[in-house]
Amino acid sequence: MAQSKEERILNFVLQNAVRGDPQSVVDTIDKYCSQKEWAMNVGAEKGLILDKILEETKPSVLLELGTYCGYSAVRIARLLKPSARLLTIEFNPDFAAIARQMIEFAGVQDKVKIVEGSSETIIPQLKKKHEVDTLDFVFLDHWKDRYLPDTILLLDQGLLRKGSVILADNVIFPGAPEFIKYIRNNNRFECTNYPSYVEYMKVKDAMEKAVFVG
Ligand SMILES: CCCNc1ncnc2c1ncn2[C@@H]1O[C@H](/C=C/CNC(=O)c2cc(-c3ccc(F)cc3)cc(O)c2O)[C@H](C)[C@H]1O
Ligand SMILES: [Mg+2]
Repeated sequence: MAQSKEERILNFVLQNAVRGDPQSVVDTIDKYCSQKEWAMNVGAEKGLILDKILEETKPSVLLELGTYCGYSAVRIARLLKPSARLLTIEFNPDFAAIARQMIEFAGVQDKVKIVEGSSETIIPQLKKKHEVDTLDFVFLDHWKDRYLPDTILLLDQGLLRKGSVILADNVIFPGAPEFIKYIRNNNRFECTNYPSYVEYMKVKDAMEKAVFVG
């Protein structure tokens, strides 16, 4: 059967990156996706903004919505302290399988748990089934029209505490207008915009950081 783009990205990593070296996995995906086939990884430019915010926040319990090939899961996990844990939710089983192999090759499987399913199903299970109390950091990178409903669900589930950081990719392109309108007008969040560019392209994009004030 013909290989998918995601399988080609994984195979390029397995053949060209260094096993157990998450930085080499990140760099190898960026090399493939900038030179051969574009893919919707957060990428190196926005990745540096993500890195900086992670280093400022020093989170212990993290959630990512939209694992895809696992690029940002590996990028995030490479900066986490040994005791920190990243839960990443992906509802497409083929992408979850690719990401699992990507994460294991990078050697960060002890810090990352891929939960296969839809965010609206898994988020209500985080406390009881995944032993989460509250989340220190949330990375939104799934379908853009789901950023707002899932943020409201996180609030309803009592998963945010004073200081919880939500970081959203793509608030310019493809854009998440309903999420931005809500979060910037909600006085329980302090928002910061980080202008950048769409991964591997010269198109303007941005990330939005929203800190929950409790
Ligand atoms: C309804 C269930 C919701 N719950 C869900 N629960 C679990 N998993 C979910 C849920 N909803 C979606 N997912 C998964 O997340 C992933 C989806 C990611 C989506 N990302 C984009 O669309 C994008 C586009 C561009 C872009 C830029 C320039 C262009 F020209 C074109 C495109 C750039 C970017 O950085 C982008 O992140 C994955 C493919 C999909 O299976
Ligand atoms: Mg994105």
